[in-house]
Amino acid sequence: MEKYIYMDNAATTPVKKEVLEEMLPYFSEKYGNPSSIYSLGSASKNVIEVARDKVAKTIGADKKEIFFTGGGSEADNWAIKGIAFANKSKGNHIITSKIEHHGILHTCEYLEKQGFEVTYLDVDEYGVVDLEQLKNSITDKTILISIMFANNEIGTIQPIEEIGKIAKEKKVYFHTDAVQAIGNIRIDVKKLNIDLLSMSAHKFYGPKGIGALYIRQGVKIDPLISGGGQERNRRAGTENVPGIVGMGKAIELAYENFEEHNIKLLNLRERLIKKVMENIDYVRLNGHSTNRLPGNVNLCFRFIEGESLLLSLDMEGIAGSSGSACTSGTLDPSHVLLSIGLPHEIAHGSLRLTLGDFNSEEEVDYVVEKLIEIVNRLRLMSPLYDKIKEEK
Ligand SMILES: Cc1ncc(COP(=O)(O)O)c(C=O)c1O
Ligand code: FES
Repeated sequence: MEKYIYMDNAATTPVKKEVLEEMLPYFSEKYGNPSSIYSLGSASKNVIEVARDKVAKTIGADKKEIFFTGGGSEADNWAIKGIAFANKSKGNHIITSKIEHHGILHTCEYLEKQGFEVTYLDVDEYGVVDLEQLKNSITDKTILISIMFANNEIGTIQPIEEIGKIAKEKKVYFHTDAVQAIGNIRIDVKKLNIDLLSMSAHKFYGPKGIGALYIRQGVKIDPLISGGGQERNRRAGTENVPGIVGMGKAIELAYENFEEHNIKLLNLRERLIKKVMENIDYVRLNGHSTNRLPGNVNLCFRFIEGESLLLSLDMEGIAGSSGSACTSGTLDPSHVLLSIGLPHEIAHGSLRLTLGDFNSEEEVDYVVEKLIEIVNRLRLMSPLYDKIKEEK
């Protein structure tokens, strides 16, 4: 393919060259097991601690509070199940939202089968959780509030500071899935009263299959994976040394270049939204207009199937994603788009384009140009669109 434009950076990002270079020696010549006492082993142990320090510093935590995991989903599972099982003598109630990632939602559903009770908070039309409903849902049985920092589909950023205050006041643990936020938002876990936070390296130009859970010192939590004594007896399994090194480097780079990255993405995002709105009718922007991730654009095109749009874009060498679950082999539209009140038929026409460090203004212009062509072509085949035009 001549030209390939990748605008699915919320799904994953490429590993940056500098990150890969730091990782490479830990696959081959520096292969020691961190638990071994000879120098080859302790060299691996040392680099893990260096990476842990980098991750901790970025979010204002102590390095003793960072535990490496096999990615964001594991961190989410650990936070929810670990808190639930360790605190069940205090209560069995968990509060989350309807628009969480499935790493949270499916874990909560699993816990419901184990006798826990879960409240799924509503969100408004922009995808923001209802703080009044949150306050009213807390009972003396509530042990955990888990609300994502920013949504992966529509990019909406939640009022994390307010939620942290409420949780602290009510003495309930507060977990946030910050998988989409790390690298895009500055986070200080102490200022925000966050007790647990999930992250995943492949969303900020690090490798896949490595993440971390921040656990504030003093939080009562069970392990998720039992076995050896790694991660101070809290997460068993020989450490993914190259992955950890890569995650450390990637998070360091993300915050070194934070302003530049943010300004660039905001500019690209606004350019894309403006051009689409100016050139295509019957389109709506999903999510909040300003309180959203800098690289997230989520649009619904009426009278069009998101799936056809994606396939047509792919044929032009453009990678995006659809909010509908069509692409994942089921016919359910996105739970996030339905939760913000979109009717099924509109939710079906959604397209998510997520910008990253490697996109350019020229790419945005090219994508808009192709989108105009594709949307016009697909609508020509839509009987509903014909009807609307006749009525006009
Ligand atoms: C908000 C959110 N949480 C969790 C995950 C899961 O992370 P991982 O792919 O590292 O398991 C993702 C990634 O898709 C995500 O966007
Ligand atoms: S988007 Fe095609 S059936 Fe849902």
